[in-house]
Amino acid sequence: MIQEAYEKAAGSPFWIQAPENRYLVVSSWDHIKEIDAASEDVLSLQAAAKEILQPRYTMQNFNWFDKKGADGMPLIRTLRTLLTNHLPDILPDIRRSMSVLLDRAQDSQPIVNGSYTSPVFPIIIEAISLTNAAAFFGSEISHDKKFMAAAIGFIEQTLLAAEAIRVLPKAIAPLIGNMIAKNLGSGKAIYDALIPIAEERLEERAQKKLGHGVPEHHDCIQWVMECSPRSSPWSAERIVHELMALWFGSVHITSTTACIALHHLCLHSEYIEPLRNEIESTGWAQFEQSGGKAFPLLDSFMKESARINPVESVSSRRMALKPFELSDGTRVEAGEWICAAARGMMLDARYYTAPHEFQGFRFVDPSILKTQLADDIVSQVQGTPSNFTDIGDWQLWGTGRSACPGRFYATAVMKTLLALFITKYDMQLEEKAAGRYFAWRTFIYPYASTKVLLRPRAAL
Ligand code: HEM
Repeated sequence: MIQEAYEKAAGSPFWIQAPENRYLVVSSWDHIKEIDAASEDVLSLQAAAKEILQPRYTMQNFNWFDKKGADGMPLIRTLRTLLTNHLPDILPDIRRSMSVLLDRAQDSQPIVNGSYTSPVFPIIIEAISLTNAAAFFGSEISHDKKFMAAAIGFIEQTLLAAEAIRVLPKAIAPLIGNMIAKNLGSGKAIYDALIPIAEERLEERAQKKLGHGVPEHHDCIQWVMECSPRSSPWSAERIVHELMALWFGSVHITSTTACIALHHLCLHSEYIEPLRNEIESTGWAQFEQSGGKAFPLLDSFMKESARINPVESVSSRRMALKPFELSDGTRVEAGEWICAAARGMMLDARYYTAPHEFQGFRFVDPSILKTQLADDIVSQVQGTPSNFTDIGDWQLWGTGRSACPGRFYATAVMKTLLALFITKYDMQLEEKAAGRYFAWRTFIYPYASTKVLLRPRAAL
């Protein structure tokens, strides 16, 4: 529906009616820059996120501000700077625990003629969840099976509950919302498990100030606490609420993006050999020291995968807190939404040559390609080289000052997982022609049942 409207609009903004509201969708970089330039008082990402998440009901009565930064921005600094800078330290552990998880999944399956068949999306969700739990909440709790089951369940429960509450008439939303909230067991379980950890960290900080020795922690709970404003330090509740929202917002989108890329690796197996050569000749140590920046061929392959099948068809969502007017005179009123047509732009011949063709090395610097690859693949390259984490040429990560601060972490983690699959297995989709995902609102979700035939390379 959005794609059709995008094509008709031919670069102009257009309206989309959703069940609870209407959205103005822009499809030019000039208009996207105007969205970014608007102040948080006028166009708010946080107010849009609050509407999607309904945190008051889904997150133990979390009263999020409409406006970002009202009580500091410790989370953004934590992700964009501290988590990103720590990637060289944490990537080796991430790789080891993902490798163990893949080996365990393999050991639980019968091998027939050197291969086994397995749904991969649940494995990817487990790998990303484990990784994010260790990075956000600390490695100890990421090994707690009960906690992890609740944390994974929380995402689905929150999605369903928030969807239901969003479409309710405003007058009855609090009543029904509170009834739903009482039954959201997994949210309560993870809140109850995280609060004592956050309280202990606050106590340790107080002890340290008095000169006592305290343990060191390298995780987001610790960094958010340390970055919270001195004038109004965040409480344990505030830290946990923010991290629960982060957990909800980051696990599913990262798992889906990685799963779609894995499907593309199966569908375009001609890329496997050059990718394997790149990973094996570069080596894990160099990749990890680079903080996940190395492996340029894999980086481009992932970018082409997310360009052809982006997890969200719109990006840079903002709710208007005050009326806002674009330079062409199109207006959104307070309470209405504005966003960018991410998918439409990614499949538009104005921005990409042969936009519907999968060209896995489209974004690689030609000098790297020439030294590594055969001529037929080199001839695919067009345009200016770019990276998966770039924000100036596509809308996967949103816009300008609000662009995803977790993108360096997310990219490094997805690369690690995909590189493990590439080096451990030959892969094939069990049913190439079957649907691999479905769309709900503006998102796509991979089918959990899609199976991949995995042939461990050691068994060849
Ligand atoms: C493939 C995975 C991911 C994708 C595609 C993605 C995409 C996005 C997008 C489109 C936005 C909105 C930006 C805007 O509206 O301008 C966003 C915001 C955000 N993302 Fe991500 N994200 C991913 C993974 C992650 C991860 C793993 C983390 C945490 C480590 C994270 C943390 C955040 C936060 C905190 C924001 C809000 C930023 C703000 O309020 O300024 N994301 N992300």
